[in-house]
Amino acid sequence: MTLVAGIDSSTQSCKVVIRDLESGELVRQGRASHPAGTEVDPAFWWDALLAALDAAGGLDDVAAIAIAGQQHGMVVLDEGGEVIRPALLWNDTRSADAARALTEEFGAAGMAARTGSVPVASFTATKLRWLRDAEPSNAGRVAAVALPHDWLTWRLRGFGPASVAPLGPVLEELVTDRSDASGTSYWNPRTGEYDRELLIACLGHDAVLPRVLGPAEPAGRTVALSASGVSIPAGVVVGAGAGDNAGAALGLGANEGDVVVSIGTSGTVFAVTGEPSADETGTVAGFADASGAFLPLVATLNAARVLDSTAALLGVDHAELGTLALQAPAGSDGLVLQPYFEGERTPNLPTATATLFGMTLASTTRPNLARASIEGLLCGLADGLDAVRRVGVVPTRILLIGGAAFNPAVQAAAAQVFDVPVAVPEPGEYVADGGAVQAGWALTGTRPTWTVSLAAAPAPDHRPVIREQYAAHAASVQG
Ligand SMILES: Nc1ncnc2c1ncn2[C@@H]1O[C@H](COP(=O)(O)OP(=O)(O)O)[C@@H](O)[C@H]1O
Ligand SMILES: O=C(CO)[C@@H](O)[C@H](O)COP(=O)(O)O
Repeated sequence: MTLVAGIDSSTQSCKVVIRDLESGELVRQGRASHPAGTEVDPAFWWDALLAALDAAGGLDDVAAIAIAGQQHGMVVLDEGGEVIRPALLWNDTRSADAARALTEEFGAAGMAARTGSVPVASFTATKLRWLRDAEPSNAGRVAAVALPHDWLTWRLRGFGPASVAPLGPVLEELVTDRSDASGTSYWNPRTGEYDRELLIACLGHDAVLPRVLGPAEPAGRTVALSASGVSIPAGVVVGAGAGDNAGAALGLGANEGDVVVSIGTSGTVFAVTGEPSADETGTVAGFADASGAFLPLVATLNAARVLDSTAALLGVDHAELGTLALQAPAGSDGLVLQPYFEGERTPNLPTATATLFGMTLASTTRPNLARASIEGLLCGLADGLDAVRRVGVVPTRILLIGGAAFNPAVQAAAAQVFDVPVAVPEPGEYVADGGAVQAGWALTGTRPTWTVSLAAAPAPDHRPVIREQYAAHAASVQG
């Protein structure tokens, strides 16, 4: 049996799957938590990766591995390969002014043409501009810029500061892939080239950027490492890795007509397409995927954690939140939650806060609040579905994934909010599975095709009232 490993180094945790290359069967898995916060020392991701690999039984019998991870995070390295400051994550909104400034300087149409996307605070370029202006001495020391998955891939191959890494700080050995490069705002998905002028306009000077590998191209191999009591064997083939959403598309084997809706820390709506997109309104990010194609994507900042927060407020767990929500009618008797707890990215309202509308003595019940929290986050994603339609995607099926997708109330409400049939794949770690597919691809040169089973396909039950009342309140807030 040839085993391949895939990683999802996501916002909240690191997940490892180890699969049989031939059949795709899940052989082992492991997980470890990441710290909370929107700026994180990458050392925590490395420690979590080692702990998750250990929990998954290690790599001694594994032939290949690839790391997918949260997109956009700014990892800045000095000449010695040291991380200069904690990474700013995709959900850190302090660079909102920098995003506005960049868009003014280069124009929304110009940015969309050059990078596929109009930048918002999530994108790496805006974080570099913030660094240049807020922490000029740190910016001046930047010798290389990497993304979370690039940095972990580099460390796994034995590179890093001389004090901890056997192969030392060889910055030119940093690699990435098309999908994660496309989330930087200084890489062009049409040409496959970095846009150095944009990088310099953000950081203030040029820097080493990771070499962009193709979907089947290996990054190299592991070297023998021992850290935090965990040993990594030498010689495991390392794939290029990917941004997490592109990883999920690969893990699901998403086909034409499939629109993936992921409800994890972020909410995302995306599809694999043959042509690149360039949405000048900034709603749809024109990303590349991990298979050589493209991945138009809408992301929201407020997704599963809206439910975490509402469950905590109601003093219930996720299962009880779902039970409560299923007791309320579609539309929650007019109670509407606009769930901008962390500001919002789509629509671009980085300083927004959440608002509960439609509170009356009759509507303000625990079941209605539970349901309104689910309906609110789904309405943001339904707006995302409309936006990907506007760039040419024709959805015939929604594949609902992410931590919150397995909640029965979320599934039932999704069938009411979306006007496209919803299918829920078996509970799984599809981002990490995408990493495993990529590992197998890098090992053999052939893309593995594994079967994904469906766990549920809720009967279509479209209730326009849910989005109508949400839209009416959104309009009242946004003018
Ligand atoms: N049954 C459930 N109902 C609602 N939310 C859930 C449920 N199970 C997990 N979650 C939430 O899903 C999130 C984790 O989802 P995941 O897709 O793993 O996120 P990420 O990949 O961003 O770390 C957490 O916020 C968690 O509390
Ligand atoms: O910013 C985006 C996509 O553009 C997010 O999707 C991040 O990639 C974080 O992902 P999760 O931790 O929620 O999986």
